[in-house]
Amino acid sequence: MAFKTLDDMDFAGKTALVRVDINVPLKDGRVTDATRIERILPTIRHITEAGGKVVLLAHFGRPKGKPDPDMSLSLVRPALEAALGQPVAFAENCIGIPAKKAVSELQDGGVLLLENTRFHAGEETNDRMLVAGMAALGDIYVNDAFSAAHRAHASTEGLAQLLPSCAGRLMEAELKALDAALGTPERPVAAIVGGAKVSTKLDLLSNLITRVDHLVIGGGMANTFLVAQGLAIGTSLAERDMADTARDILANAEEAGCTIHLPRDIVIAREFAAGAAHETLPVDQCPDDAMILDAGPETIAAISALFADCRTLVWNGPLGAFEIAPFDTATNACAQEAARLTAAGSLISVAGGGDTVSALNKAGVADDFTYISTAGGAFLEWMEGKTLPGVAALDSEQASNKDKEWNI
Ligand SMILES: Nc1ncnc2c1ncn2[C@@H]1O[C@H](COP(=O)(O)OP(=O)(O)O)[C@@H](O)[C@H]1O
Ligand SMILES: O=C(OP(=O)(O)O)[C@H](O)COP(=O)(O)O
Repeated sequence: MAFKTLDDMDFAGKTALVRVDINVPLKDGRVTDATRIERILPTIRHITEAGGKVVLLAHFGRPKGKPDPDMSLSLVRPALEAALGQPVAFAENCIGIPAKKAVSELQDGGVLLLENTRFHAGEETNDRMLVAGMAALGDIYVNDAFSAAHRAHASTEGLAQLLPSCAGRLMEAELKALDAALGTPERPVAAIVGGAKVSTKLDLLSNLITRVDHLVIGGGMANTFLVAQGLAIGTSLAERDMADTARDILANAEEAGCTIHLPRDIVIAREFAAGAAHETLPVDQCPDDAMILDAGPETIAAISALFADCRTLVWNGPLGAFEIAPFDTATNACAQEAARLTAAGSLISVAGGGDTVSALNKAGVADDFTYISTAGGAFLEWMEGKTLPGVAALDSEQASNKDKEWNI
């Protein structure tokens, strides 16, 4: 697939609508990991230095099509200004009069952040009127949100159908680095999929088992598989209505040549809070009033032994609720072991995802992995061999058909 890059565009005096992913972890109103912000700076700077205006489009969290002050991008603006070293204007809507006014006030070289695109239901349905409303704000569309490219949304896919489009620097870098490390992965390949986005990532495991030799299921994702096996998980995070899908994955894995690894022991607590009393138990002994918040030492040892037998590791999703110690123990221990084997030259390690990168930074090992992607779900879908709609829409060959397809 061929797409244009920033080098193919003339930004002088133009307004660029730049789709970024600044869906960053936040605690007490502050950004706790700015990796996704830092990685979009080259694109923003290229456009401003070329005399263009930058209008940033992004989602934040999953607000379900309605405004929600807890998911306002105004919360991310201070961290963006600090990283960029220049003021960033803000408009309280990504379309309509507030957005138009803010764009009209923007100077060449200026940067404007528009409010969360997901405050409109039409973002996730790729609604053409929403796309048209956003397209009216700029001259060129730049997609620098590889980590949201698995979503065929108005701001990730629709806009590329309507405006002259190109990939940003981060989009280019992600595709190049993932292809170099994982295009033809050295085997055996192990994948770790953990974290909390169970329903949106569970389906993709059906395909992933055909691509990897070992699949370690951890974090909140593992709980749904424990339910599928008939185990009690107390008050743990899980999506019980997806137990059938989990059962299918377990049943199909062997035929697909993939060994599935589930937790052997668990760390449980009655509340998710600093200093909460916690206990390590065998996986089949979770009390009814407790929740599983991490994997135990036996599981850590099994995962470490697996790393030693593999040549490639891909990892998305923490193994526990890493934000609060000691529930970061399994994530930290496995991250440190992967980093050690990478330094020793026996493992190619690629990890990604907003929270996963934050967890690896917290463990102090992000620089020791072969490659750290800003993407989680998108990189797993890329790994499955799927075409990502946000990337496909940038395809130069499609560009000639834009006028035929759109008639607004
Ligand atoms: N056992 C668990 N119970 C509840 N939450 C968990 C558990 N394990 C991991 N998590 C949570 O998963 C979240 C990260 O998941 P996710 O968003 O899927 O990762 P990423 O952003 O890296 O793709 C973290 O907030 C972490 O606390
Ligand atoms: O954080 C993201 O993905 P990730 O959790 O897979 O890293 C992206 O911003 C996509 O968000 P979404 O999964 O709500 O579409």
